[in-house]
Amino acid sequence: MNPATDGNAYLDIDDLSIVLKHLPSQRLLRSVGLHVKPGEVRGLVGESGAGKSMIGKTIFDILPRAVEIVEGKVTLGGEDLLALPESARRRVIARTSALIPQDPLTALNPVRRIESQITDRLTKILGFSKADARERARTLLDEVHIRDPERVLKAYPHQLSGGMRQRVLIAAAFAAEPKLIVADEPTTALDVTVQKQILRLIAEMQARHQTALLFVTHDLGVVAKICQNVTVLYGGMVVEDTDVKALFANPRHAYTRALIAATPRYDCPEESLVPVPVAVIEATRAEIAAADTAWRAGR
Ligand SMILES: Nc1ncnc2c1ncn2[C@@H]1O[C@H](COP(=O)(O)OP(=O)(O)OP(=O)(O)O)[C@@H](O)[C@H]1O
Repeated sequence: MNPATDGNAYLDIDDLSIVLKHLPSQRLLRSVGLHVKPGEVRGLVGESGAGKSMIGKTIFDILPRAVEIVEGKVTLGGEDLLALPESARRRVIARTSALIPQDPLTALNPVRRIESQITDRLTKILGFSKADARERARTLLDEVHIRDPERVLKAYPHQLSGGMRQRVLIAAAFAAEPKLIVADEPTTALDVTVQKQILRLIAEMQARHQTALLFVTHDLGVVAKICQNVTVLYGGMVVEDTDVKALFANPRHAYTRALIAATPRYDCPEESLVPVPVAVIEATRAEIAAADTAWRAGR
């Protein structure tokens, strides 16, 4: 299943295939199509190894050296990223896109104060003066409900809790008014109670700024809470691309149906969970093998 290019999307990924350089017949992403419109929240769901991070790394041009893009197109706001020279590509990405990472501690520089970690993007990318950047950073910390912004701006990352650090990173991500934000499992490293607050905060910030948001997660419960549309990946292949209501009411692919049955429901915690059946995995793998055979034959 490979959704067609959407003329209204801000991020357009079409037919993206990535292979291991030393094993070019081995695809890690298989003709992936993914589109996110301005103001849209799209979930990107898949279990570990499905290729979610590979898609994020493609968008930010930080793919590992061991892999290469052999096919496809990635367009950000109409700019064909893969056709641009590296420096121009990096500029487009920096001006238009931001990442909310999984682990707030490793994402922040431990020896720099919070202030410069937020204002850097504003002075370097948007040409803000230091004073204007500081004022904007303060406003952003208000927006992410940090009560004592002056203290936090002066603090080093280790002086803040995990939840506070993630609030700072959310503020930093929205600082330069990006058109696209990729949130890469942004609540995984946090306590359960903090997870809910951070999820609510990301949804609130996205609605206020009307950013296109690609929310990467393995948790369908999170998708149900904050996404409008969803792309389900298995083995580097898109198996489902639909709106969230249809995902739960009428999942198309057997793997998606199995994934839904395997997801705990907060409204019926007593319901027993059904692991994804082996037959579904085998059928999906056969589908992937057939797609790979057709792809190789077409090259
Ligand atoms: N640096 C790398 N070199 C070679 N292969 C890699 C590298 N990083 C990831 N892969 C492979 O690419 C595939 C997709 O991995 P990816 O990290 O994108 O999955 P994921 O869905 O993000 O998983 P997770 O939820 O565990 O982060 C996997 O088969 C993985 O083994």
